[in-house]
Amino acid sequence: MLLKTFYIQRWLDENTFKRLLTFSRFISRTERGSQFVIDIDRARKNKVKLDDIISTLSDLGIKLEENEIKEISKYLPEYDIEFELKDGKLLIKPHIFMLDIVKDLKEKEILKYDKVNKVYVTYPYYYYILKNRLEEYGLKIRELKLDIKELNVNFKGELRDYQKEAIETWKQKDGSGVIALPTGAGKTVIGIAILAEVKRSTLIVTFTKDQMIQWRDSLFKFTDLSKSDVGLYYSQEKTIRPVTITTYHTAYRHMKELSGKFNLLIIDEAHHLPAEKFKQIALQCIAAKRLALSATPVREDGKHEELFKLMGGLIYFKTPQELIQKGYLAPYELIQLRVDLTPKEKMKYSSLLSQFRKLSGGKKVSELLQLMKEGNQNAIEAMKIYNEMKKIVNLAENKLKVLDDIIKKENGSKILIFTQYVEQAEEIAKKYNAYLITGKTNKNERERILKIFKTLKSGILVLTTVGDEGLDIPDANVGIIVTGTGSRRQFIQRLGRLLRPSNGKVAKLYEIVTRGTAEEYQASKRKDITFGITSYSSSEDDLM
Ligand SMILES: Nc1ncnc2c1ncn2[C@@H]1O[C@H](COP(=O)(O)OP(=O)(O)OP(=O)(O)O)[C@@H](O)[C@H]1O
Repeated sequence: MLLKTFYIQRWLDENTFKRLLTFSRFISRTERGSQFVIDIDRARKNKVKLDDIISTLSDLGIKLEENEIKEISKYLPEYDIEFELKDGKLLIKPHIFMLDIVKDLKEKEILKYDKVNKVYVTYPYYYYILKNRLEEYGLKIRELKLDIKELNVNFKGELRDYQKEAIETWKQKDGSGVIALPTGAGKTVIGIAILAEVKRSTLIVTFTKDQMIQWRDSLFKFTDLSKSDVGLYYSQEKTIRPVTITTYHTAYRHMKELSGKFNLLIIDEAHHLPAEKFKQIALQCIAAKRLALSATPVREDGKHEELFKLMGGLIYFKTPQELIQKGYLAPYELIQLRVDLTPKEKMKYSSLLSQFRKLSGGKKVSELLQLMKEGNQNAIEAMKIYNEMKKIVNLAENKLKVLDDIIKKENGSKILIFTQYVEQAEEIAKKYNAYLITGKTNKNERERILKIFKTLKSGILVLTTVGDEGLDIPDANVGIIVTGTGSRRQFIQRLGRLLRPSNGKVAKLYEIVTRGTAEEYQASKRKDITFGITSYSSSEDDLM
């Protein structure tokens, strides 16, 4: 396509002549000088950009009018690549052939080509990776216009040595990474100190509403952030501010809204992130800087590898023992007590076990769960029996007798009792006139009970699994696990509840296990519990 004709009076050296021919055609010599016409197809073929044409002609004393520039720019874009953020997706509009540059990403299906709109589509997570790669090829990029604010914020606390170390490591890793520290070690404080370093819009993702509130309170305690800089974004309110605190459940449903607004992404309780739906939070967030915090990043299902990929790899961890030695966590004692099933329970358990073995045909529980989903009748029956067996083990009569002995022995302590069964929790709370928080306890009642229990010198609080994460009762010093699942992560979180340091405290965690059943096997494997990222992985399969 031919556009504007222009004339050049002066003599042209060979290089200038060649440069002109990259985007125009020489027509002839006339009394007005050498006649050329801009040829768009030729310019495109030679990857000549609008800027090149403007600068070459102006060097030769020819100034293009506004309307002429507009006309050319319609066919010859100013940029090689244009980025756009749309509905939580990153669109890449190429004006040059870019497949060779992104071939590997296309083969890994990270990039998909939308033939209709002639754009590549991927997650915002890849924006900076793509932008840097394309710029290395000297391409002119139209960058995203992100709504990211500067933050006027300073950290007001005193960091502990390991916290400083963790932050330094994160900075050396170019602002990404997973930091694993035991519960109570001050991960929230690390996150806040990093936020105060980055001083840019930050999205903080927590797992429960309580944790959201704890983060907000800690932000005001450890920084000079103004109240108007912090917003909560969850079921009851959707306030987006330069520092926005949200929950996994709300964030993944609203990433279209949150995607392009933050430069720092902090994921708390990060072991939840690899879940299929939650990982969309990390993938759809444009944030260049990422921090993941967890006491137990290693997941039984091995999905922690996903977490490390999305958030920059495990960069720092300390075990409780290391922090106890430094006096930052309370020393603790693990006590496992074994009880027998009563003869009646034993009879029931072994008859169920032989039925289970017949029906399962030696298959592992994980295989049976899969078969059950496919409607396999034997698997369905086997799993029904399996759950009955678990209940016998967990609700063993003798467990309550041993629980009674422990409570008598620990009288005067502040005791947390964990069980995963609501009815068992209610029975225990009634018997000892103890406080009770279960999944059925509403938010106000839960906050009221926690507030009272925190002020007590001694007492008993019974919790079901709802009490596992983000519970802050610094002076609790005894934990009793009456029944728990085999998940190592849950066990560590429960232990962590007790490890908040307070003067002269030695925390004790009792675990009551039923002898001769898989629960005992699970617990024995936990004997060497370390918070290090060991390969230990319990699974339901061990129960058989
Ligand atoms: N550097 C510090 N200065 C003052 N207090 C601190 C510091 N680090 C931690 N703490 C205190 O220790 C307690 C636990 O800290 P924090 O809640 O950050 O731990 P955590 O690792 O986030 O716990 P969880 O695993 O439950 O999220 C809090 O009361 C916190 O204020």
